[in-house]
Amino acid sequence: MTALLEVQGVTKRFRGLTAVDNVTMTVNEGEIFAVIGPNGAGKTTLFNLIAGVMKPDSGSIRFAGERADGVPPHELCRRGLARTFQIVRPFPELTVIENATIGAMMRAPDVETARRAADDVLRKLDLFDKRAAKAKSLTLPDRKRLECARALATAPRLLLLDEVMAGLRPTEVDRIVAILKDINRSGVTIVLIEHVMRAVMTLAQRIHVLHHGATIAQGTPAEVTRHPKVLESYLGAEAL
Ligand SMILES: Nc1ncnc2c1ncn2[C@@H]1O[C@H](COP(=O)(O)OP(=O)(O)OP(=O)(O)O)[C@@H](O)[C@H]1O
Repeated sequence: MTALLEVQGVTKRFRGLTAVDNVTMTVNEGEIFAVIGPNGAGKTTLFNLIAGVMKPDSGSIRFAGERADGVPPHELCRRGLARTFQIVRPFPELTVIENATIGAMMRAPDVETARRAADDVLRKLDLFDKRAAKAKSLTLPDRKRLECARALATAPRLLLLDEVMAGLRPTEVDRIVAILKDINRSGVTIVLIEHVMRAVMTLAQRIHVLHHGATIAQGTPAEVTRHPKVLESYLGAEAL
């Protein structure tokens, strides 16, 4: 197993609050890895640190063997790290294909190549038929998939997905779960933040649980759901 992402003793404070507290985790190439935890546990902050949006106060992050903490997002994207945002934010006035092409432009040598890459990605995300629609006209499930398409169009080795299933109906969750499995099979490593437990349990090979910024458990879905601290502070007995 080759480590693709190595987070080592990372801490981030906002004034008096420790949002991410000495977190260590390793994501292997080819894995689907989930980060879970209650609201305010520090999940999005951890993503911001990994994606270069913020710098950790201490600790280090390595991506594909190279130091990544403090490296700006566009440079990490060029190296093969892409992310979606919890609040979906495709450009509303642009069409679906234009939004995906902008993602592809990060890596493609010219616009024509970017267009073709965008088409391929839209097919994967079940959005090809809607390529001419303005992003603002899409339904929430379509917008969520467009957000994935924009990130995937950058041809990443590692895809960070921030709550791409929030607010979706079960059938839409199943659809995106199947799409993510396909994307992963095509060689993309995935780290997801997700509250939809059913999806986490079917997708993730390993789960990292945060609470008040700190790690309270990590392991396979079966190990994590049995962990007393997880039961107490997060899932609740009834969730199992
Ligand atoms: N830019 C910021 N400035 C100050 N405090 C922040 C900032 N970003 C996050 N926080 C605080 O850090 C803590 C962790 O927030 P974060 O958004 O990382 O949690 P989360 O696990 O992603 O939560 P949720 O599931 O609700 O999205 C929270 O208490 C939050 O209020």
